[in-house]
Amino acid sequence: MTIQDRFAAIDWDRVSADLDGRGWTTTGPLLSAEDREALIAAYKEDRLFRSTVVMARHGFGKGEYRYFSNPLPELIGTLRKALYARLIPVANQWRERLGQGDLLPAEHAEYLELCHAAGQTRPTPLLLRYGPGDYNCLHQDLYGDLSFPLQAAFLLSEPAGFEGGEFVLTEQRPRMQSRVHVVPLKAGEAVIFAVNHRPVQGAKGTYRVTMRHGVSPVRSGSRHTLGIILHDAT
Ligand SMILES: O=C(O)CCC(=O)C(=O)O
Ligand SMILES: [Fe+2]
Repeated sequence: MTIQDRFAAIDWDRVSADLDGRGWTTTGPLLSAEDREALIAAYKEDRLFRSTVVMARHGFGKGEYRYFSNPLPELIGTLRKALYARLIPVANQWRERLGQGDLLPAEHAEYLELCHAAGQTRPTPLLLRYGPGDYNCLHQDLYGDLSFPLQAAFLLSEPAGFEGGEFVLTEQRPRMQSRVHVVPLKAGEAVIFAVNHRPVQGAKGTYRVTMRHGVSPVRSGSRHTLGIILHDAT
């Protein structure tokens, strides 16, 4: 099965319903064992990356991540384009409900042109690597004025290969205490989630919930992930 076949087999109505209802969903395994192993091995290939971030240096957590440079490896480019095409209907509904202005284009290439015109020219897909004691603080991947409302993170490691290291999301609701979601992920599976705000229908109209994501401390083993963010960065 190709990656396109696996994308086509996802129940995208369920994805939309989950995203509307709670701001996140999981896809079922999408990456093969070969894809996962190749991506884990790719972490060491300096020529593939434009920058490396040692999280502890910035107070972002502990562990490391690397942003791919252009041209993106074929699989990463394929995933980014396909995710955009599948998520654009929800993204545009959310933009309308949140009163965020013009609808976004149907094709990722056109959206990237908007990013580039706004000075967001650097690619944002990334690989992350965590060992024992590593974690990723709650954050939002906003890199300029333009941000696509949804993003994805793929678990590259086997869940049996590490303890801790749960993917977590928090929801900050107006005048309420924060609520947390812990997302279970299988090998090669993606979590798709709100980058920043999601619309919620209340008794007096639509309100905005702010979401953040992160990773709880890894207690043992190693954990690798692939992040696919759909806007480029300044
Ligand atoms: O390692 C993770 O699961 C989190 C990745 C992340 O923060 C991202 O892809 O933006
Ligand atoms: Fe992130």
